[in-house]
Amino acid sequence: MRKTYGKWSLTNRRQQVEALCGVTLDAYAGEVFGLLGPNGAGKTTLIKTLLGVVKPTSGSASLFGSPVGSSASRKRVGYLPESLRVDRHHTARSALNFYGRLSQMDTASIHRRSDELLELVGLRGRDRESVRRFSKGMYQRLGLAQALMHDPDLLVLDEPTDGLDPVGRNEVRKVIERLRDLGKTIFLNSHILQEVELVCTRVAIMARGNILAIGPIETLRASNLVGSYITISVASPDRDLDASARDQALSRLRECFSGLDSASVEFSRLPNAEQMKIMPKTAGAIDQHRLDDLVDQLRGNGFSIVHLEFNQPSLEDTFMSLVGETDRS
Ligand SMILES: Nc1ncnc2c1ncn2[C@@H]1O[C@H](COP(=O)(O)OP(=O)(O)OP(=O)(O)O)[C@@H](O)[C@H]1O
Repeated sequence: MRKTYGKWSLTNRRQQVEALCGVTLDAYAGEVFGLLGPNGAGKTTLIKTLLGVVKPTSGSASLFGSPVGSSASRKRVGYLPESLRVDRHHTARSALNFYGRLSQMDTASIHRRSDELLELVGLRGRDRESVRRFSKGMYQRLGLAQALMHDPDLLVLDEPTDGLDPVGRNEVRKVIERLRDLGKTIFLNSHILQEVELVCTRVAIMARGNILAIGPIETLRASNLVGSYITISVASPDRDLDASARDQALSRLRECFSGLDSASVEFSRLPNAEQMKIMPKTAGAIDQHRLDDLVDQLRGNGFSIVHLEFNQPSLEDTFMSLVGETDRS
């Protein structure tokens, strides 16, 4: 799917902005799918095309087998925009009544659904209070409830925790987890990577209108070689050894790593230890089996292991290295 916007420049020239340069993605029913990317990556444009608000310049998208924008697909989608504005004269209950009527629900269904949703989002005892008195977290939970009024299968959330304090974020996250457990499909656009890491099953990382990577978070993290390394420290060869015995010990140490052609190794000397940093050249180059062999070899050569650490890149490391690479190229 591609989307090119036309806009006027300051010098009154017509310009083309490629917001989506050919994006292909599938989100599966029942998953929480995270959309990540820096400002201007094309996330909002992608969401708007899924909602049928923006028409792609070429290509197409479908939701549950129906073209986006069709009434069949709209009925199955609920949307929480980045800045939902509920009129200040409303209470939570009257707001849900209003949104239920917009979805053409009858009065009995609105009552029943409002009760269920107020319970789900934790606003049951506060439903007759003015939203003016609501904290931002409560307001966002009301936003989630409005998006769910017509019982959609897919929920599109645009920065649902933006501007919330840690307590508010935690409350919204719990609701998202409850919805996931109820089998809803959730499409989450968020800048808060730690949050995405906590709730999403799969993610897509976008930059400049392209999808740079897509997949389960664990797979993306494992494929990032930049932040992935293992450090092993062994006790230094005894300082009382004469120089040639010491050199022999150190060359035996280096010998242990010589079979590792799928990784590069940096040697450094700490006050009481020799440290090796092993950096894989390909994803998964150092598996548990190879590491066990290496440890056996080191111990077989008389070295005591004093420290061993796997450094797994975070989603943020992966995001930064992918987006940084696009910026450089
Ligand atoms: N209506 C529009 N007319 C012209 N250009 C637009 C329009 N909407 C978005 N763009 C441009 O398209 C590109 C992608 O914008 P989009 O809002 O989809 O990105 P985003 O990833 O959601 O960014 P942010 O995180 O800042 O919201 C940007 O260069 C933006 O300036």
